[in-house]
Order: sequence, then C-alpha cells, then structure tokens
Amino acid sequence: MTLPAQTFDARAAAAALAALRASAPLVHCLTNQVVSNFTANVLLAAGAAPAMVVAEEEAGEFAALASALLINVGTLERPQAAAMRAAIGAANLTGTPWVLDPVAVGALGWRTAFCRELLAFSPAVIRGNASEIIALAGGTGAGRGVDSTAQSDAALEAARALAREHGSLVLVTGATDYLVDAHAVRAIAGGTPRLQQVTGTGCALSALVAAACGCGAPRMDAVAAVSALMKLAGERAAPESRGSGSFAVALLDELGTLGGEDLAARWFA
Ligand SMILES: Nc1ncnc2c1ncn2[C@@H]1O[C@H](COP(=O)(O)OP(=O)(O)O)[C@@H](O)[C@H]1O
Ligand SMILES: Cc1ncsc1CCOP(=O)(O)O
Ligand SMILES: [Mg+2]
Repeated sequence: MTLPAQTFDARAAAAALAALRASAPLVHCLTNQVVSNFTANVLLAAGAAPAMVVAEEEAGEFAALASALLINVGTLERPQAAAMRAAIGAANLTGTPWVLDPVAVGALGWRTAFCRELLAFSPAVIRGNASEIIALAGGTGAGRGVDSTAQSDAALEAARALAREHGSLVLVTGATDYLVDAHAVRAIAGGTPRLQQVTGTGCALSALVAAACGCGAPRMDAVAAVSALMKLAGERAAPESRGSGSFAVALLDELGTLGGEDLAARWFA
C-alpha cells in the first residue's frame, strides 16, 4: 500500500541548496545529444560544474574523480552504453553516487532491458516521469516517446518498489514531484506546465539531482531542494517570457538567482 505523501522539509532543503552552491559539485554527465548543452548550462546556473566525458576509454577515469555521475539513456547507442557501464563500474568502486534517468523506458525494448540491467548497480537516485518509473519497475507504463501518459501519483507504487528493491531514492516528476524511499513519500507541488514545452527540463533536473547527491548535504533534503528549485524557477520564468525560447532563457536566469530563502518562503508552511 502506498504511504501518504508528506510535504518536504523546505528549511532543510534551503540549507541543502546552500551546501550545493558552496561545494560546486563536479557532475560527470553521460546524457543524450538533445539536452547536453542545456544540461551543462542548467548545472552552471545552479552552481555546479558540468563535464561531459563520453568516451569509453575515459568515462571510468573521470567518474572516479567526479562528485557525482549522471546516466541518461535518451539517445542511447552501443558505444555510449559501453561508456556508461565503465563509468558506473568505476563510480561504484570509488563511492561516486550515480543517478539514472530512464528516458523513454517502456516505450522501447533495448533501453528498457539496459536500464533494468543497470538497476543491479544501485543508483543513488532514479529520476523519471511517471510512465518511465512504472515501466522501469516492470509495469506496462509505456509513455508517448519521451513524455509521460500518466500522472506522477500513478507511479507511487512503482517508485516504492524500486526504492525497496534497489535502495535508491526515486524522484517521480510531474505537476507534483514525489520523492520516494522505502519508508516515506515527500511531495513537491508547484511549477508550471511550461516546463514541459522546453525539451530537456526533466533531463537537466536529473543532472541537478546528481549535483545534489554530490554536494555533501543529506540526500533527501538535497534532492528535494533541486526539485523545488526547478519548479520555482519555472514559476518565476513563465510570466517573464513570451514563448518557449525566452522561457528557456528566463529559466536559466532564475535557476542562478533563486536561493534557499526563496524555497523556504515558497514552501515553508
Ligand atoms: N503539469 C506540470 N505542472 C508543473 N510542473 C510540471 C508539470 N509537468 C512537469 N513539470 C515539471 O517539469 C520538469 C520536468 O518533468 P517531466 O516533464 O515530468 O520530466 P520528463 O521531461 O523527463 O518527462 C520537472 O521540474 C517537473 O516538476
Ligand atoms: C526529445 C528527446 N529525444 C530523445 S532524448 C530527448 C530529450 C528529452 O528530454 P526531457 O525528458 O527532459 O523532456
Ligand atoms: Mg520532458
């Protein structure tokens, strides 16, 4: 049975965001071709340091010295899959936390099998939309390409099953983001549907989740902080923009401007 969702601890999240900014975690990104540049800019805006080191020959070496590793299968190809295996192997040897973004899992067979294989290597956090989380857990949750066809609350059972089986935190995103571990569900409500009209906001959020894992703050608080940060940046960017292009620019500006006190003011009950 799914646990009732509690709201997240906005004060603890505010402190975690400050820790992220203070530590500027180095985030090794093995991500998709569509969102690579946007992801790097989102990480920079939020105060992290991105590096896209993609060759199999170098991926393990770099994962070992990064603060955190992002694995995103959005445009998975065989050489990239090999680089991902090398990076995850090295990360697990050195204790570098890694984050899985199972883009379009459920919609396509090869990447679904690949991501299920990767679950055996204990991702610190899994971040996906509802269809992806349902499918990753073994359900029939095929989305529409990279987009979800389900609401985030429909994925809570699947998220909890993944958390229990693999010891991961699971962040299911949507109108409300849910942060799930084996014992609790925390809800982060807000944001704007405009976040779905710019490609890569989910993928870039997964990179921020990796930064959160590498910043030294308590993981639950730090992941809640970056979920809230993306939502609040979207809320602030929407009225400043004329359409998708200026929204994306305003979103980057807001990600760089907002601080922990803004999260606390927006969500502290
Ligand atoms: N209907 C919505 N209202 C507000 N925010 C949303 C909505 N849908 C998605 N978001 C936000 O958009 C970002 C990307 O989430 P999502 O679209 O679920 O991921 P993906 O791009 O991987 O499918 C997240 O910050 C999420 O909270
Ligand atoms: C459009 C597209 N196609 C393959 S990956 C990708 C980007 C998906 O980004 P997001 O999941 O953040 O919307
Ligand atoms: Mg999307």
